Amino acid sequence: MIDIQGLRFAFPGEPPLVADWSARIGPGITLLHGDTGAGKSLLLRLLAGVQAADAGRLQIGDAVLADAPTRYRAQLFFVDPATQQFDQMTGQACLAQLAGADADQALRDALVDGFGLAPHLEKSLYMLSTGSRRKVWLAAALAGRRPVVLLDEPAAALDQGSVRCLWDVLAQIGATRRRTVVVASSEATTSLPLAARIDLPLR
Ligand SMILES: Nc1ncnc2c1ncn2[C@@H]1O[C@H](COP(=O)(O)OP(=O)(O)OP(=O)(O)O)[C@@H](O)[C@H]1O
Repeated sequence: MIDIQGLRFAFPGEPPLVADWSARIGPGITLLHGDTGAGKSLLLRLLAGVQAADAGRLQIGDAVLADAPTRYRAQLFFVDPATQQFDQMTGQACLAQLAGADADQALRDALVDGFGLAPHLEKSLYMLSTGSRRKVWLAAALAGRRPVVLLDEPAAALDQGSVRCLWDVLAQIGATRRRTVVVASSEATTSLPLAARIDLPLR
């Protein structure tokens, strides 16, 4: 559960992209929908605590971002799709680090198989295609045990077989509602069982 109170953000000189927004994002899959440029990536970055808001309070479990940022961030999975942070790591090492020692190894193996990742895991991330890099992060997000997962356009740059695998695993996670998954997408219709939907812009 992410508890959001009075969230506000504006780029300097621009109208706010998020203006005094309060919401609760609960277990299951929440679709964060909006056109290109509506602010989906920005909102995920705010929720992840990697972009500072102008105002507002964010809480996951008993961790309030402003009071306990490390504990707040430890409860969520978020990788900025544009990051170069992991470029020097092998796919294997990146997957292991991001998924965590307590990851679901059976699900990890199923995702590596379903994404066709096995031939790429020994390569450094900078050598991988955009889609393969995303697959490493997605496998870590889904096989890991973080209670909150924030995914930015997860199907972007993925081949059809991988998209099917991704939707299948997300559908299972959505059905059990044990984790809170936010999927940002400009595609309104997905076959996922949604717990909620948030439409941008929020102002
Ligand atoms: N540094 C910045 N200064 C001013 N405006 C910015 C800055 N960075 C992003 N924006 C604007 O903020 C808005 C939200 O961007 P964001 O990337 O969150 O949108 P999005 O919904 O994720 O779009 P996309 O689907 O294209 O990724 C866009 O209109 C973008 O042009």
